[in-house]
Amino acid sequence: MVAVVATAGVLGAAAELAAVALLATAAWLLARAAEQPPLASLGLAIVGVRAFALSRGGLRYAERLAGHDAALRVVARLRERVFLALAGRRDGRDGDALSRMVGDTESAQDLVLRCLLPGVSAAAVAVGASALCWLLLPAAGAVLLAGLVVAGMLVPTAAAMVGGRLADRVAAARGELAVRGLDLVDGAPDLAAFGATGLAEARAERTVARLVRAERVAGRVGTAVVASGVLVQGLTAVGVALVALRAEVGEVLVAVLALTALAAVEAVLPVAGAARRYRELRPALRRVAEPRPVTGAPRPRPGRASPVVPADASRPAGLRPGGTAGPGRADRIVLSGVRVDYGGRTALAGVDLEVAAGRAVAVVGASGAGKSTLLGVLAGLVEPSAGTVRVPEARALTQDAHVFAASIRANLALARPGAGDAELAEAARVAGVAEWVERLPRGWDTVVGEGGQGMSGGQRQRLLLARALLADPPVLLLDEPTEGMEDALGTEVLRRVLRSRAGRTTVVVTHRLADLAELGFHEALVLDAGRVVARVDSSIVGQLVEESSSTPQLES
Ligand SMILES: Nc1ncnc2c1ncn2[C@@H]1O[C@H](COP(=O)(O)OP(=O)(O)OP(=O)(O)O)[C@@H](O)[C@H]1O
Repeated sequence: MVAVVATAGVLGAAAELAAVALLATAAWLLARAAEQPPLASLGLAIVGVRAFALSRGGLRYAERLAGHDAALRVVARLRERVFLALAGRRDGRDGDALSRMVGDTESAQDLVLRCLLPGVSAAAVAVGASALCWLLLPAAGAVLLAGLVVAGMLVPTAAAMVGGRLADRVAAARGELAVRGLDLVDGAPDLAAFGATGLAEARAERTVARLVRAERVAGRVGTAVVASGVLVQGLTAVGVALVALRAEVGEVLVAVLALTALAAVEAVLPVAGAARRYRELRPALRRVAEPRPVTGAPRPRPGRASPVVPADASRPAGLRPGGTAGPGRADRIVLSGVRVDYGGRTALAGVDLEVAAGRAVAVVGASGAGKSTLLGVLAGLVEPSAGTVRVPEARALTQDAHVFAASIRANLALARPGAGDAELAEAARVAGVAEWVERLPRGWDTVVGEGGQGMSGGQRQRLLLARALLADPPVLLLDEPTEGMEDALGTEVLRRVLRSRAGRTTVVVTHRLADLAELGFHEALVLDAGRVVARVDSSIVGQLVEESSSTPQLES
């Protein structure tokens, strides 16, 4: 691989040297021809111009082939290394980390093509052209060398320093904007439910403004770098010409020296861009050198915690601190003849149901019985094919919850912006996530979500549960909120949730059949094949579910 990179470097350098030689020879030919010498004395120069012109094109083409071959080989080798390193890890093998690592390895391609090869060509031209000028006139060689140092070292260093800082700012703003965009799209239902869409939009707009400012400044700096390179090129050529004129070397040599200087500096101008690009690539190259996941936040499908809130209020009544929905007919959940068909398959086959306000209801049944569909209907997420649905504050809105790229405090406070620390801590305690938060070095200020602190599926699930609890809606619908938790923890969390919801309606799809009454449920709905086959006191539910699976025709 080193040989391929070296070949590409040599070919690139040869192409640039051919370009400089072409200009020098052409300058000599034109200046000499103006003196009207015998044609035969120009023959060699004419051949030289043709040869350099052809070889420049040929060498450039060969360099492109070899350069891309080298870059692709480097990327392939790196990818293999990164995948092996990731495959060997036990943690953090999530899609985000993997795709970023794949993206990062692409930066090696740019390193070869846009940094390494232009650098090698520029160095070769600097040495060759300075030597040529030195041989023709040492003073001109010195001026050219000075110009080359400025254009090929000082300008690129300044460009990398200033441009790099700006590139960091642009990259940070771009990354933040991507995350904000994702939050706005993926978290749209949560934002709408909690009345926080405006806030999130304003935050995204501020990020856009910051990105625009940073890009504008970066653009100006880029222009200044290009302009200063061209200025140095012109000044070098003029300086070389003046030195040559003063040394009275003759018009032909003055033209050769000046145009050689012009071509030589032009060949080193790309180094400024290469230095800037290198500075931009550095973080990605560092990550590749030490493969480690960026977020380490695996995202198994969490249980859904869906507060039901009215869609027509900017600050839903159900989210107000201390907002209540006392018992009474208007607060009942009433379903009548509700049927849901998915294509030809019936998920709910005519459900009649009335749940008084303030009840804690478990929805149980075998897999595929229609529990999630029933919850979806209550939430307004699933449109029944027949029947009527009425839940308190009937225009309900539910959502799959989203973890925002923000602090844990902000993620929870979204549910109730005015909530104090004690209320946040209480919701987190009930959901079983407080201990984890308090153990984090930055505690409540830890940034989670995209690119933030990694969370296990369980932590994420409990954080979302805490947010739903903090919203304190009149009706809380939970779809297997303790799924995936260890038995003891899941049972304890469910018990605390129901205790904290005392007096408020809570409907929970659960597979934890044991001790439903002890957990705090008032009753259980047993579903089978899309029907409520039994509605029983929670204390005898385990027994009934067993019977219903062996006797599908169990009557309600
Ligand atoms: N989006 C869908 N498209 C087609 N069929 C669906 C869809 N959602 C659910 N079903 C079908 O409807 C029936 C009820 O599904 P549902 O998810 O409500 O059951 P469940 O009791 O919640 O099951 P589980 O306990 O496994 O989550 C199943 O037969 C299921 O295959």
